[in-house]
Amino acid sequence: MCDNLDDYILSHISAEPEHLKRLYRRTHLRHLYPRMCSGHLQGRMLSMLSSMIKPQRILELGAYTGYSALCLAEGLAKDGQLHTIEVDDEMEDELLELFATSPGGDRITLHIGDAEEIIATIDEIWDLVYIDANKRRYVEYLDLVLPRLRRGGFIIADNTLWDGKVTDTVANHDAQTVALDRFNTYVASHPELETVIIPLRDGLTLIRRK
Ligand SMILES: C[S@@+](CC[C@H](N)C(=O)[O-])C[C@H]1O[C@@H](n2cnc3c(N)ncnc32)[C@H](O)[C@@H]1O
Repeated sequence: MCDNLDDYILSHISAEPEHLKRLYRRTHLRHLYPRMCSGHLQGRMLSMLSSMIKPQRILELGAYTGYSALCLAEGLAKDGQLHTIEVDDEMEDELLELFATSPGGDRITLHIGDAEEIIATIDEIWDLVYIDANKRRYVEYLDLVLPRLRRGGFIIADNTLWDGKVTDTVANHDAQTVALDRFNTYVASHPELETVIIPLRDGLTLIRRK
């Protein structure tokens, strides 16, 4: 998207809450790969989708600096809870501090470890799952969460267009592109799922379990 249009959109959508502005800035000052942080537009989109669903239970795979978890938590139903799983244990202290001091953070439980190992240990039925961890493992994540996603529940998967690389015809794709293309093909033909891809940022796939 051209910068002008980007700026126009950001000045014509709901403002980014102050605590998220600070988190976005801190992420850019302190962390490698700050582009992974959702940011203003995607954050407002996640908040809006969550508010439309009003989930009791949200599962997030891939917390990074916690931006998307706080946005998704904004839409939780009364008494709702969000569980987020992050494999990088160096993030633990920072995430715990963030959730202890941010609006809605008291409704977030952090699990440190590999998503594929932790998913099975959380005894919940999910209304909304946000997949944003290892791009090579999206199909495996989907198969693990689907039996615990309530009928009519939603999955949101990030980065599914992978900078447009999923449309490349080059034979020797990198592993992430191959895996994301496999995921896109898998969900599109899955009999239990309805799927749309929104070309927002790096591609956001919305999936509903029938
Ligand atoms: C794209 S970032 C998440 C960004 C965050 N959801 C946001 O929107 O601000 C991906 C995160 O997934 C984590 N991750 C990668 N592989 C993982 C795994 N196997 N299990 C859990 N987390 C993983 C990475 O350490 C990284 O912090």
